[in-house]
Amino acid sequence: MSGHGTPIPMTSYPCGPLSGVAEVPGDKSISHRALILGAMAVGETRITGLLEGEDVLDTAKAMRAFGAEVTRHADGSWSVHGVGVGGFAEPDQVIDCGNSGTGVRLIMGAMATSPIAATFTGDASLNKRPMARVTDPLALFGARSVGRKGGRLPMTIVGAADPVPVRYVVPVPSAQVKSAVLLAGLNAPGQTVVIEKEATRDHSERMLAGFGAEVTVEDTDEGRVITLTGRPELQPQVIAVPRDPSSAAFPVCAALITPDSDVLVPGIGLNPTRAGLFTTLREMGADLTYENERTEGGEPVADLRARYSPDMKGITVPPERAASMIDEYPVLSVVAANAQGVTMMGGVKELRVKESDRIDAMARGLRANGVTVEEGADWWAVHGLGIGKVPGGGTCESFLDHRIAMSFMVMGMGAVAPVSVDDGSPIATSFPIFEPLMGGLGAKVERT
Ligand SMILES: O=C(O)C1=C[C@@H](OP(=O)(O)O)[C@@H](O)[C@H](O)C1
Ligand SMILES: C=C(OP(=O)(O)O)C(=O)O
Repeated sequence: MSGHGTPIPMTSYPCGPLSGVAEVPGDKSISHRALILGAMAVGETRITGLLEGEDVLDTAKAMRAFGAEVTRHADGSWSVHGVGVGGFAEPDQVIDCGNSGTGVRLIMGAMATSPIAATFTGDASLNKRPMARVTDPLALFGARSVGRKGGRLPMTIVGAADPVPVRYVVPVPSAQVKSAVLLAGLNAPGQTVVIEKEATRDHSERMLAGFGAEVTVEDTDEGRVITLTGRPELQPQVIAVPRDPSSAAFPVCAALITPDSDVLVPGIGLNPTRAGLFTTLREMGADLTYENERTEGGEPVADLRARYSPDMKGITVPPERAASMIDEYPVLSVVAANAQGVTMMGGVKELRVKESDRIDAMARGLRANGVTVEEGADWWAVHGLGIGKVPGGGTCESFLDHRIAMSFMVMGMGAVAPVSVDDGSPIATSFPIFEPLMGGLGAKVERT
């Protein structure tokens, strides 16, 4: 778990062309869900391509604590022997979800309609993040929770002994909240309905259907209406996890801003609820193409080819696109600093409650490296200096946030002077091979 060890200061140096093939790890969102739904199925689910980052490993450990058998095989595949919907055992230890909002929120949902109690905690970053957004709807099922002031971890959830199904309009655009409600709905008799006004990543809906649950999705005037019939017997699955578009973002953006680069990032999940960054980059004038488009395991997939793009322009990113690229704004702001003109990013107040306040964290680091940033409660704007013109030379705080650390490492590759971060250790939560992968393309990222 990040934040428990010694900080790892890192520096990234301006470099020549990045080239080659970047095989990024499996999708983090899909990996969490594969483990959790595998644990709620009856029988053995096999998973290949699972992300072996700290966030997902913490979820694997949690599923063991709730009674599932979770095994990593010598060939790198995983199996989960599930205990069935409603079959979770009461853990005899505190569940430590490390740095992972997805892990803790989805697991709280999955256990909230079983007659067991569990206490959850995390690292210094996770223990600051809001949990009421999940415990409020879980209370409607009959679950109780006691946590620290402001609905923070550590927190104990006492699952409902006699759960009732729920109809819930998600008040913030959050796939974690939607998924927590759906997972809780699995063990409530009757139909649980979740309504989201803005579409967020739909991996839970897709995977629930894959496991044999009865789930329907309808676009209505009220929003996306998801209806789940409770108490199914989930059928174990064979799951091939596609590579993570949120991780692909780093080698892609690095190639766009580093002279003469040409990088291929194969097999990237391009579910439309996740691909907003790539659309945005193309609108800015990035030389980014999709090759070999196909469907794998029910998800659209393509190989991304990114080449040096010296003529990118700042744009206004449509606020309605925010959910489909929410984790990519930090690295987008680095590309924006290398474009001509202003990039305006609105409708993004959720960025303030991630592993860090991502608007604040990026604004500080960009300013420390010579870039002008304006910000408001739910928007920010980066004043582009043009390609290769970011002065660099500064040290940035990563605030226990993997995406902040990696974004600044990308910035150093295309800057005039090196860029440092105080702590790159959180990178292991989602992209444990970031340093060797970027090094293999020709980047110079060093522990300092
Ligand atoms: O459901 C998921 O797997 C995720 C949902 C998003 O969070 P929110 O639901 O808080 O928007 C995203 O930021 C996170 O990295 C993963
Ligand atoms: C926000 C993120 O993750 P989580 O909410 O799962 O901690 C992320 O990976 O960018």
